[in-house]
Amino acid sequence: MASDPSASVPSLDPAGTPSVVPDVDQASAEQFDSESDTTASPRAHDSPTRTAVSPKSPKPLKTRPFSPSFSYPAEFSPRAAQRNGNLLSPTLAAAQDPQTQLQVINEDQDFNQEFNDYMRHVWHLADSGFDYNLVAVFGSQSTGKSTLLNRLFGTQFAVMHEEQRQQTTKGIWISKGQNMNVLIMDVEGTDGRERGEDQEFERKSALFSLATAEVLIVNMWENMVGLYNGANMGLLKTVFEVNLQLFHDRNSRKGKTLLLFVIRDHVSKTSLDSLAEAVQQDLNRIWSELSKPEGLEQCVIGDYFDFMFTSLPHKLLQQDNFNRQVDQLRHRFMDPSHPAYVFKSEYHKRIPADGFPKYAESIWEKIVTNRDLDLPTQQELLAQYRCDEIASAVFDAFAEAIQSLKPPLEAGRVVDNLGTQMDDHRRTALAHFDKNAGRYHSEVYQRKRREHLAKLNSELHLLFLAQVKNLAKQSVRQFRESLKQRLAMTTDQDFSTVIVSAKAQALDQFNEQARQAILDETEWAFTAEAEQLDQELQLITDQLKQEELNRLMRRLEKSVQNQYTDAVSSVLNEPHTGMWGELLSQFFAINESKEQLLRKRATGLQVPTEELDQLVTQFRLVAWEAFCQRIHDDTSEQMMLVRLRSCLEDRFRYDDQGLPRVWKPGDDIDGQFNKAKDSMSQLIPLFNRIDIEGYDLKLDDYLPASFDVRESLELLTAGKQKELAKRFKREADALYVEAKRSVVATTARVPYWIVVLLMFLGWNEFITVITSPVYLILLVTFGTVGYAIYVLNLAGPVQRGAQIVVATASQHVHQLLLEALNRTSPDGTATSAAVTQDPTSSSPHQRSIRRAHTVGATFASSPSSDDIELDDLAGSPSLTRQPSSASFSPVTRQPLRGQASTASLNRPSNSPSSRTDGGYVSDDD
Ligand SMILES: Nc1nc2c(ncn2[C@@H]2O[C@H](COP(=O)(O)OP(=O)(O)OP(=O)(O)O)[C@@H](O)[C@H]2O)c(=O)[nH]1
Repeated sequence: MASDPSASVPSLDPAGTPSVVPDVDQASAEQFDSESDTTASPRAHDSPTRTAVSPKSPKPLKTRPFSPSFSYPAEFSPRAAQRNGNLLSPTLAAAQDPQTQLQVINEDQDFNQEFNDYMRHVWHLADSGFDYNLVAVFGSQSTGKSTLLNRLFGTQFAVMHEEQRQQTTKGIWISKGQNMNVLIMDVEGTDGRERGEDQEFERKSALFSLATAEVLIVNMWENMVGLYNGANMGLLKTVFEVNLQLFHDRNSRKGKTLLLFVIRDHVSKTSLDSLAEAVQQDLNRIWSELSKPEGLEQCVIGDYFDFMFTSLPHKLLQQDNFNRQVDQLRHRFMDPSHPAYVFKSEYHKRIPADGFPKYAESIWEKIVTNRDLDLPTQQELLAQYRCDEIASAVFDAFAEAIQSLKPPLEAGRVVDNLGTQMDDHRRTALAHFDKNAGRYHSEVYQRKRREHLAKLNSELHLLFLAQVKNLAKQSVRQFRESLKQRLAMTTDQDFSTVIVSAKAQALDQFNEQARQAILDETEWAFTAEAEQLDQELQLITDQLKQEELNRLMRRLEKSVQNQYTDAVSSVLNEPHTGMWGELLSQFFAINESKEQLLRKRATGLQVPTEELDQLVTQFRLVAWEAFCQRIHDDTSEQMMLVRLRSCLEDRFRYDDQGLPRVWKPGDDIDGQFNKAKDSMSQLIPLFNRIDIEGYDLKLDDYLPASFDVRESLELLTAGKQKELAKRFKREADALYVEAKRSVVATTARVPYWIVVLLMFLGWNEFITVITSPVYLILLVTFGTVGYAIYVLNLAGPVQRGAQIVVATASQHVHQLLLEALNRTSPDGTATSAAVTQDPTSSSPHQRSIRRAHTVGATFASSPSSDDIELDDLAGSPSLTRQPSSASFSPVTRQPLRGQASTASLNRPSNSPSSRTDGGYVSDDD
């Protein structure tokens, strides 16, 4: 009993929505359990993994669009798909057995949209390119086709149960052969009572098989050979007719189709050759009876078909023999070295595996809609479709791959080796495209490749443009930095050279890097960007040049100002009638050298002649204004007053030889003064204005025509002149008075007649001295000693020594006198006491004097070198640095030097109180 394969197909839910059986194994098992008592179908077990199209649903599995077979860069897998987002239908996800079959076309003639997914994920043939084959089996219903295929290829097509003779295979099923890249199509049997006289599907399935399969297995019983219908001759006639329909253009005919006749239940004595011959004759007859299209009248069957015959023993009666021969037959499908190998290259339809589902679908669509089925056109269309699809998939992956290049470029950075990276990406994308699309129609592929390349290039061109833009920015930046660094360590003379070389380097670098980013087979250019960069660099260069010129002008201006200051001061401080001429002469001389310098530097900076002339004119104007300003500053009222006084002093205080005058009573001070003053009065008008006489024409030529030189010449207005003369008069009068006073001071010395009188009165004494040997010796001795003291500069120490000696002597004498008085006077004690005691009786002034004397006596009583120094420093600031301020009163310091003897009158020199501060303090108290 044969079970209906549709038992395992998807069914419609109550809403009419097609649903897919999620797990065929489970569904079959459940069905088996429920039917086990009555109509248990072992065929369900024979086909554990089958996916079919719902008969009531035209497009039941359109949940996924036709997907590109190309995955870039990661390989696609069902498990990964499940992990990443449930891309596969549950049925497909469960179909892990490579021998799972698919009802590619159901009995309602719907094409299964999962074919492509099966090719890729179940049978893993999508990436096989041309390395796959396709076999279709034809024959009457229930003639053991599925049984043969299962045995031959290890497939699991449903087989009719022996107890139930009914149609098993409905529509067209596809499965993959075990351990071989062979797709097997199990086509619904012909002559079935289910379809009756309706041979429409038979014709369509034949057309579909011929358009796709390389080998058509024609299954027939031995006892049917010679019979028209039983031997499938009707079917074969249909095959031949549609073949002519398909390949009516002989030029587009590529290869043939192999018809492999398998004669089943070959139990008779008739040889295979005889059987084959009988079949061949029938075929020739059918072919000759065909009405051939125009132009194909003379074609023979061999132009389109090759024939191969084989027979198999009875499966039930000769099981082992049957199995053995089927195994031998398998070699023809698996072993390319087999002499009867069936998959010759000429039979291949040259449809790449990844495009085969789409091709099959489009073929079937044409067949179903009864339109002209032009295979070459179909192949071309497929090529277009697939190439576009592959290009799109490749481009998506390519766009994602180059995404990483965008952020740095958008951030304005230059990407290193962008050209190489872009080339790598492009090459990879093209390689993937070539690999997958290269198998399709050559012309279409080439055309699509060009389009694909153009698209890749246009995408990369955006990166290139961004790179060029960033390169230009980088070049500008580097140019600035490079210039800054170079200018920092170069001399002014090299400025122009530096700019030129830096600019050339920046442009070269830009061109080089931009060129590296250009890809082959493109017409990318960066001329506009290069020109723009050149302009930008020129702008920077001009800016830097201008800055340098400004700097140069400032330096020159400062330099001439300094030189003008010296020149103006030195000339105006010696006023004379030709001073303006002298000054102007110096002005031109100074400017001449600076102008030369300006021209030299500006030429070095490649300043055009016209611009240079303007610069020089500008410099002259600035220089002239600075010159005038310097003169104005130097002829301010105050400066003029100082200058006039200085001149007056020179003329009044110094004689003609430049020696200072010492005015004597007899000198003509008034005359000299008036003379000097008169000469000064002639000088003031010299400073009224800058006198350009003799230089006026030269100045007119020298300065720009628009500038009026004469406007800036006036220095002292009439009012200022008057004020200046007034103030100068006061200064001059002061000088005169000073001169007069100096004469009075000279006159205040000892008169000469006094000197003469003294000489007259002392003449006798002089004679006495020089005539007396004693006096003379004394005179000579004292004179020599005095001279020695003078020469050795010992006057100070000798004087101080003398003072000490005198003080000591007077103290001693004083002591002696006191003692003598005490001895001679009856109330000497009282006298002594009156002299020596009770300081409180005296006035404060006396006390302070006494205190000072006490201190002075203290020092005087110790005739050491320290005493001499102290005495010497008494009037100097160093005296204030003595250790104890309590010992010195400001009041007592001055008298200290000359009144030691007075102090000694009040207190004995060796008295303890006179040497200690304690005595001083008690005295004060
Ligand atoms: N006599 C004989 N019977 C066979 C042979 N091979 C298979 N059968 C039987 O023929 C019956 C039909 O087998 P299937 O393989 O289902 O035949 P089929 O041509 O695929 O049937 P459909 O798919 O319905 O067209 C089964 O009962 C098989 O056991 C054979 O070589 N000789």
